[in-house]
Amino acid sequence: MPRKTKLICTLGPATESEEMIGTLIDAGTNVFRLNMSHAKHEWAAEMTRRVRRAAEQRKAQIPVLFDLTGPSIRTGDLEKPFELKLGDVVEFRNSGTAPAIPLSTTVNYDGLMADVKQGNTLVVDNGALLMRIDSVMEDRILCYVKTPGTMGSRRHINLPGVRLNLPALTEKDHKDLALAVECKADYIAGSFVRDAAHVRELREAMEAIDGEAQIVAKVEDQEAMKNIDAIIQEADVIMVARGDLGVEIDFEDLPIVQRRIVKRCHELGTRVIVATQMLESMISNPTPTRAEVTDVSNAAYEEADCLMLSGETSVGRYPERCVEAIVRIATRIERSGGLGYGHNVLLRDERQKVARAAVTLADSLPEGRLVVLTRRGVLANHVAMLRPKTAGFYAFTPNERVCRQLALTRGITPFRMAFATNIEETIKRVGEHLVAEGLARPGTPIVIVSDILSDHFAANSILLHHA
Ligand SMILES: Nc1ncnc2c1ncn2[C@@H]1O[C@H](COP(=O)(O)OP(=O)(O)O)[C@@H](O)[C@H]1O
Ligand SMILES: C=C(OP(=O)(O)O)C(=O)O
Repeated sequence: MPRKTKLICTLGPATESEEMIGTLIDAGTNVFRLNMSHAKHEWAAEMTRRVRRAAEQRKAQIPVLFDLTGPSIRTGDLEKPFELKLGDVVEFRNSGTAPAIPLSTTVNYDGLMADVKQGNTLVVDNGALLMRIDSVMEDRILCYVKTPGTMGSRRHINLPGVRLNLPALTEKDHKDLALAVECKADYIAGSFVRDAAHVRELREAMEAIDGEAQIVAKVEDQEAMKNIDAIIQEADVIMVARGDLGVEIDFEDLPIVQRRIVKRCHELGTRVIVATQMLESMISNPTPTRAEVTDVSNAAYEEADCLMLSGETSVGRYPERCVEAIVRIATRIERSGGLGYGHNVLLRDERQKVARAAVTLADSLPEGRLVVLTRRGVLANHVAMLRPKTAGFYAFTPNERVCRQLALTRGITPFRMAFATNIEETIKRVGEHLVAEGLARPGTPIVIVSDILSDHFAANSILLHHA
């Protein structure tokens, strides 16, 4: 049975060659992510070209996800990292301000000083360093180092519980968005999404410049959790961005919050990615820790659509081994079954009810295959959310971008195919294609679900055909 849980790999200096991108695709990567907090424009454009070429050579459907920085703050560019000791004082200053002490860095948000108060906790690098804000001035703050450690360039800064008055989309985000659209990004992720309006703003800004990407909303703080239902309903995909989320909420709440989000995504029919620190130790080690194996296995057991690697593949020593590890762990847990939230999907319209009936039929047929004919991918995603158990689940679409986008969805193997003007011909092509690909034998039962069978015939339908 092919692996159902999909995998996103972040590209970075360790994986930028076209050869390495090809290697990661061969190992099982389904989606590549470019983190615009680090990526320069020319580099991101070049990476997109490399991914497209490597995918084309392999006839693989590989979407590219541009991840925008959003209203998040980071340390500036340091000449070399600071080695901080307990009790050191670090200065965070505005971009135009000169350093007053040696341990000083800029932050990418000049409004920070107005948003924080003395006594607030400041967390750097996803929890690697804890500081207390001791003094707040107009153009700088001074922080007392509570835990020793190294502080590098462009590290995350979190202020748990503090609302930053940054706009949903910063000037930088607008520039990065324009690049993403120019590169025909398949997915665009908004960081620190706080409410549904934020998702809408991103989508509208993208559509205003003719972008056709789908929108990923990264849930990373308490405010997003308050508005979680509305965000899930507005976004195409949710990302449980555990790096920031694990700092912004109490860490013991993280597994509960992750499961709540995954469950709610199922109920409301939105795809979900579980991200960050899945195999963190493999940045420098060739094998995962037991805790990491268990964590990856848990996310696959929860039947998330996609897992995501960040530093593991962008800067790590063992990117290929990381992909292999995810593939092994996910495939293994899938053999023993999943959490079954597919049963919780709320069937809100007739189309979704037809999808349920098709999944029930396909699951009941030994050796049955499930096929969705889809133009925009909407029906395919509905069907996938019901978590079919068939040995094969395929989406056929005439649309190139939709075909790539569907590669992120759990369980789906997408194929690009023109629909014929008559239904019999389309069905025949589907059967022949699956047989030619070795995915079905002559006679294999194929359940085909569609809301459009040809250019001239729209109807919700379930067909049982034999290859
Ligand atoms: N395009 C890039 N260029 C340089 N370094 C990168 C790039 N992408 C990612 N990295 C590095 O990989 C680390 C982990 O990746 P990621 O989780 O995407 O970043 P972050 O945690 O900083 O948001 C980053 O902190 C950064 O050091
Ligand atoms: C994916 C995340 O966001 P970022 O890229 O900002 O690390 C995260 O916080 O888990």
